Amino acid sequence: MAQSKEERILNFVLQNAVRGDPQSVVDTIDKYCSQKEWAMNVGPEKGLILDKILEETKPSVLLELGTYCGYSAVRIARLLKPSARLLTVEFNPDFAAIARQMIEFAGVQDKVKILEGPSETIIPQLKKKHEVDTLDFVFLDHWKDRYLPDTILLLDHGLLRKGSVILADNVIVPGAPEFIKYIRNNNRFECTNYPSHVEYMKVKDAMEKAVFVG
Ligand SMILES: Cc1ccc(Cc2cc(O)c(O)c(C(=O)NC/C=C/[C@H]3O[C@@H](n4cnc5c(N)ncnc54)[C@H](O)[C@@H]3O)c2)cc1
Ligand SMILES: [Mg+2]
Repeated sequence: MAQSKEERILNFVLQNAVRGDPQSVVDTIDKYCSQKEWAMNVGPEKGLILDKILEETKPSVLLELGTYCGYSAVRIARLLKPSARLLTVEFNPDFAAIARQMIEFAGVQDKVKILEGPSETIIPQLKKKHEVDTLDFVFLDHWKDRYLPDTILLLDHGLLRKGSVILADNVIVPGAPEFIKYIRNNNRFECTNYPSHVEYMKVKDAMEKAVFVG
């Protein structure tokens, strides 16, 4: 059976990155996706914005929606303190399998747990089934029309507390207009826009940070 692009990315990492070194995994994926095959990782430019916001926030309990190949899960986990935990949600079993191997190769499996299934099902289970109280940090990078409904689910299930940070990728391309309209007009969130570019391209994109004021 022909290999998928995601399998080719994983194999390139297994053959070229350093096992147990998350930075080398991140750099190797970026090398492959900028030189050989484009893929929807947050990438190096928006990745630096993500890094900076993580270093400012110092979160302990994190949620990512849209694991894909695990690039941002590894990128996030490499900056977390030993006691911090990242839950990352992915409903495509093939992508989840790739991400699991990527995360284990990078050596961050103790900080990252992949929850396989749709975000709309998993978010309501976080408190009872995954022992979450509230989330310090949420990274939105899944289907863009899910950003708003899933943010409302997080609110409805009491998963945000004063100071919780939501960071959304791709608010220009592909765009998440309903999410942006809602979050910028909701006085319970303080929003900041971070102009950037679509990963590995010159096309303008941006990330949006929304801090919950409680
Ligand atoms: C035409 C075109 C192509 C690419 C771009 C540029 C571009 C640039 C980017 O940074 C992008 O993030 C994207 C993008 O579309 N991302 C969607 C990412 C989905 C992943 O998340 C998974 N997933 C999707 N919904 C759910 C869900 N409910 N529950 C659980 N997992 C979900 C999927 O299984 C995938 O693993 C696109 C712009 C335009
Ligand atoms: Mg993205």
